[in-house]
Amino acid sequence: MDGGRKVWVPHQTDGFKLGRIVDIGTDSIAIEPFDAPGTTINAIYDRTFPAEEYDNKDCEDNCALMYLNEATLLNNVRIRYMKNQIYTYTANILIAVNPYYEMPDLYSSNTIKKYQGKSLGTLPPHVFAIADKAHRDMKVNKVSQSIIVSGESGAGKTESTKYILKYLAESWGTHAGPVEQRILESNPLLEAFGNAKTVRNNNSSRFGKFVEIHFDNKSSVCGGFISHYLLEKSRICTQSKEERNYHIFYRLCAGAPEDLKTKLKLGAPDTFQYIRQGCTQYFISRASEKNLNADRKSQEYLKKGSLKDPVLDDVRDFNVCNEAMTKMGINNEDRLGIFTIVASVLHLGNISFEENHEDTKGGCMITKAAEDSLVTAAGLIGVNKEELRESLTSRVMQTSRGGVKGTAIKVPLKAGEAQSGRDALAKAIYSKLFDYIVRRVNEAIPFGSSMNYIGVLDIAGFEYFQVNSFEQFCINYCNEKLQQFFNERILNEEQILYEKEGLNVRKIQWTDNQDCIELVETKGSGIFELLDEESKLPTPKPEHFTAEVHNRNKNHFRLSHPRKSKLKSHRGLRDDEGFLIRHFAGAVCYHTTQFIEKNNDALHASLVFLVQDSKNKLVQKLFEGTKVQAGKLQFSSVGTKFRQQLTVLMQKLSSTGTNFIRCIKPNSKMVDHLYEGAQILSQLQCAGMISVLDLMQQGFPSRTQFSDLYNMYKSYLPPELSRLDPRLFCKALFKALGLDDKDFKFGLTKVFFRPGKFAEFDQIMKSDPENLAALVKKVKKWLICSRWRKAQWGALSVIKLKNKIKYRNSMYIKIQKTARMWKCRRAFKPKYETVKKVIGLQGQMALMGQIVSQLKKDKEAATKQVKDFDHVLLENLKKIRSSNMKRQELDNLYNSLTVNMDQQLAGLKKKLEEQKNAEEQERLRKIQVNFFFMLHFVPLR
Ligand SMILES: Nc1ncnc2c1ncn2[C@@H]1O[C@H](COP(=O)(O)OP(=O)(O)OP(=O)(O)O)[C@@H](O)[C@H]1O
Repeated sequence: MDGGRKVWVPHQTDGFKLGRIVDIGTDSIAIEPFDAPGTTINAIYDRTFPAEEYDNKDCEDNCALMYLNEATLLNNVRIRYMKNQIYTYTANILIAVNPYYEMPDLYSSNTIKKYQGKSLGTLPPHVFAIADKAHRDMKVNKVSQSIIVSGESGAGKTESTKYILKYLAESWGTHAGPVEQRILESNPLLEAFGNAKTVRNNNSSRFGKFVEIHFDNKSSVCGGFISHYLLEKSRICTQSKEERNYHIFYRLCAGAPEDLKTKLKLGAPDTFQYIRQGCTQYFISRASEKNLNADRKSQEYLKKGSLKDPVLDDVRDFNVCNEAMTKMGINNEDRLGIFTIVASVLHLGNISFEENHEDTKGGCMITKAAEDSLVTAAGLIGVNKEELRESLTSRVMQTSRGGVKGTAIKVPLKAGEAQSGRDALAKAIYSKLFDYIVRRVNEAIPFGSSMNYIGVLDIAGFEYFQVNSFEQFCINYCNEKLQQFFNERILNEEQILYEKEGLNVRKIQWTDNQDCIELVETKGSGIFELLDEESKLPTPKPEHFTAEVHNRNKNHFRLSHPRKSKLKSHRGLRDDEGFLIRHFAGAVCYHTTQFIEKNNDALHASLVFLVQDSKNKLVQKLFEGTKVQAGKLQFSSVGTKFRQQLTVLMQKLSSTGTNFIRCIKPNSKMVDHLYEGAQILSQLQCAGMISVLDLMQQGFPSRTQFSDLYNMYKSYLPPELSRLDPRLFCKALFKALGLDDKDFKFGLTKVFFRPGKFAEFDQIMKSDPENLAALVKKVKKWLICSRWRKAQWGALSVIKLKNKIKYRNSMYIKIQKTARMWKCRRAFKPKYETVKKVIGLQGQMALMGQIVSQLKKDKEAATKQVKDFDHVLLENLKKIRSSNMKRQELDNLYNSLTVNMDQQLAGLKKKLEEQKNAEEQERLRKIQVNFFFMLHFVPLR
């Protein structure tokens, strides 16, 4: 870094500040910020980043920045946001900054039409462009797609999801056909039951969802399905001061018609324990305010007035939710059932307990003041009031010692235990009601035969607060999994782009977060399993669980004690009160006090029996199939269930093409045009965008279309050079500049630069006129040389080509000759061999002739026989030569000839043998006769 150079230095609130280097030390650099001349900031080298030349110039794709670092990334997103361009790409990832105001025409039907069928990058970045890409990829590659929308609470995930669904429905739906209508209409319903006001977002989704839109073989919408994850249950019973419970509770209190209100015994929000701990004001628009009676308002509301939000209105939204239910086919009776259950949760929360000092067994009782609530709650849940009392204040246990083993006995509960049981019941009822509503929505969406689907995942991003509990642990674990998936996919995409552009570069390596995932999920020592193990103990203790986590994972790089936290508030925690995990996005300290409780979904047996016997059909239905074993410790692991759900989700994601949208919340005030740099930087870090930059650094992070580069520099060069076509123009420049081949690569449509090299190139281009004149001279020289080389190369190539053609010609003939010969041989070889063998047989005829010549008897007949056979051989030779007999036939023929010949030869030999025998006999006879004569007739001397 040179003195006087423009750089970014870290800043506490802005993220980075722009300044100029005034002094370079051994360990740090002194920078004079532009907005505070005369002052200096000292920064370490590693955290000081070069700035782009133009302060106000932005890029639609961060990868096209000259200097690709976290400061320029943050600044590019800022410039665009301030110009009302809320979307920016980083390669194929879309960064979406929440504008916090309705942007005119940004999501209109006209805009939808504009984006249809357009490749990414053709039009300005947009959530529609991602949706369109997903649809195109699905159609072309015939593979289902997913769009992962992530970001912190209030970053705009749900809104983005809605726009994606709108785009898909409007573009490929059957003109507001039932499927897309139902999917879009399910929003108000799911939001009423699953959204709440938090400090970060007035309409915060407290559950994750994966919405699948299914398409038929014509790529038109034909069905849909919604899966949901991790509804935040603790909110049903407690909220912090400025937050609220789920919207439906307030909507029911504010908007229920009088008769329903009376029937469900509803009052102002501050009359209910489960909602009065938090904010009890309604969201009310001016129009609705007039119709709201005072008896529905809380004291806080009466004092402070209503909450304001452009889209929320509890009175109006009650009706919207009601209508949405009707559209989903939920009839009057079912609707009443649902509202009854919601009200029952409120009344259940008002049942309070006190220790019963008269009870010798140390049990508790329901307070006098809560008797009415008990009656109302029992009535609404559809159970007997006394049975509800019994089930809340005692629980059924199975004896294991004394008495008859296995006998059920009632154990009275202490006030605190009864309260936990009541809360567990309320949470179970509400969360099962939410499951039921999602089920009804799914049932209401028609489903044809699906070819592929596009799934949109709207799930909370990486979270860390002052106090982080089991919810943050689960969501951060989920984000670790998604981050691993993200890295793999992004790298893969980058690699595919390199291949498509023909860059021929080596594979990029990256640090995996598998070790962090293993810390949470490994069998035996994983935190989830240790938690389940602890929960199954007779008396589970958070301290013991925490100690186990540390003991079983000693020296694990990702795990540490809270005292090692950077935050003072965490350092106060004892080793057995929490643990610190080094996540990919930063270290998070978890308080483990409530882990065991939050990980257990089970109700104690008496409560389950109670609700299963309910006269309220819906309550009965909600608890259908819930298993209980009286006396046994009831445990149903939330963590294990979530892990299983996540496994299914990850399998789904892995089998689809993936697209990523990273939503960014620009400020905590939830207002438009306010860019809080430091917080945005941390969100970009959590979204893995900085790690994407790190990955890119290994490859060719800066890339520009030839035409863009050409337009950028053509004005600097004389006409004879600017007349060149963009690709040649770029090549000429690079070669003339003598840039190292390793620093850039020419693709088919773009030129790619190694980190920082684009900037270097730019610097040379824009240096002083003298240098430019020399450069132009060099470019011209290079052009002449290259054209001369090209001409030479052309001539040489023609000669080479001619020789090649000649050579090939001769080779073709040779190949033909060889092939023909081979074909002939293959066709004639059996014939040839058989002929040779038959001629061999003819040779043996001489032997037959010899035998015949020795015969004295039947010589003529034998001679004829030999002649005939010779004739047969000749005939067969002719036949073999003239016909197209197969090898098998030829073999058969030859074999029959050999057999024939052998037989004849044997016959002749036999005859000859017989002749010889006869002659021998004759000779012996003659000797005998002579001998006889000699004996009898020769005179004795
Ligand atoms: N594209 C947008 N245009 C206008 N306003 C928006 C846009 N995106 C988000 N908002 C505003 O920001 C608010 C919060 O957005 P949203 O509910 O989508 O956030 P979220 O990330 O889903 O939060 P949570 O995780 O808490 O559910 C919305 O109610 C809306 O007012």
